[in-house]
Amino acid sequence: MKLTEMAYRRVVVKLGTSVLTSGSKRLDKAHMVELARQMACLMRAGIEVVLCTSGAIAAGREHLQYPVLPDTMANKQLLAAVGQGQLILAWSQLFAIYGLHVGQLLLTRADLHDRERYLNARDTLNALLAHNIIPIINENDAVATNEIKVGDNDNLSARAALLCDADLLILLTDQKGLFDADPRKHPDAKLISQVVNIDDSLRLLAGGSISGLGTGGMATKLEAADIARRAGIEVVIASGHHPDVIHKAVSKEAVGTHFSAIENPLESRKQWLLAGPVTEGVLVLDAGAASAVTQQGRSLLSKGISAVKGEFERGATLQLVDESGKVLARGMTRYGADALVKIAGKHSDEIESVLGYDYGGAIVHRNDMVLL
Ligand SMILES: Nc1ncnc2c1ncn2[C@@H]1O[C@H](COP(=O)(O)OP(=O)(O)O)[C@@H](O)[C@H]1O
Ligand SMILES: N[C@@H](CCC(=O)OP(=O)(O)O)C(=O)O
Repeated sequence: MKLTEMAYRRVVVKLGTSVLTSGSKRLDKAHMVELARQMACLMRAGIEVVLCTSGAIAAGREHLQYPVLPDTMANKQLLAAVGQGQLILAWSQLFAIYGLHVGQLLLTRADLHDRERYLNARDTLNALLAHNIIPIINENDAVATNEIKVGDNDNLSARAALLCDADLLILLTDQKGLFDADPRKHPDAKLISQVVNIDDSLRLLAGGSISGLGTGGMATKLEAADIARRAGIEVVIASGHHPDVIHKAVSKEAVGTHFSAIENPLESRKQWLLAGPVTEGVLVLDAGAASAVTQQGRSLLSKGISAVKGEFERGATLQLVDESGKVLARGMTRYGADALVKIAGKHSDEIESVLGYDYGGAIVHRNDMVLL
């Protein structure tokens, strides 16, 4: 199939540190140019590419000649601050070979948390692509503290895919795809070539990163795949060193692990709810409310809340869990924590008399809720 006949219009390619360094301690520019060639080829065929690149910390270590530093947050930020410049310089030089400009977006979770900033970032991505410029995204590691960071580029790339309304997310790594066990520990593990549903049994197969290069391993790649496919985006996890891997993934050739998108994707605001805000608290639902919310698509009423955890204001995004602690949904609350503590377990009719005001019976309205 020719690239111009492809179903995909916009693709996010995520390159892990493991791919960019080819397992070494330095950026493998020879391989990066090959990846740039494949992406440039897509752009030429009219398929827009957004690159989500890791490697800032590795590039910083290389540039500073492998300093011996204690493993602290500040030192990682130092390495990222040095390395991000080197990384974007490398990419801009490599894409220039193919006559392409690049534009850098350094994001943190805080940029996605606020819907207005989220929409701003989306406008920037669209503007770059409209001018045939490749957006290059990384986390703004140099300023991101634990509270405001996404934390790993798998999740960041899924959020970028939602942000720019991509139709394919390609996660390239040092393994051929998702295996039924970590191939580093189980050499006889088998590649899973197709995934139609991400459930707890699949999550159990996906381990962390043990190479010392990447962050999160397959576990974060599965989280990313789950977010993307709920938004109607297909996902491929494959080896960044497989010949012509990007071209093959976009051509729908069998490569790595393919995740189908779900058929009725979430609408845009719910996509943001799923991927944008950090949750600030937890509502524990009794059995009746858990069933009403998950089985019948109902809003959450005060009567069904058995506990409230955390300090939060009205408008915060919360986790909704059942009494065993299983996360059922995330959603935006119409009442702050102080009020909820007073009305939890009470009938909707009592809200006004208990609080002296009433924002309505729905504590988390079903339009402000995403089931997980
Ligand atoms: N079920 C699995 N299938 C494949 N790889 C797995 C699995 N579980 C854990 N892994 C680990 O995930 C690693 C890839 O993730 P990571 O090290 O974070 O790389 P990257 O830099 O590409 O994000 C692999 O090297 C592998 O050891
Ligand atoms: N933002 C960090 C990478 C974080 C990360 O998730 O790394 P990886 O697992 O290699 O994709 C960096 O540029 O070094």
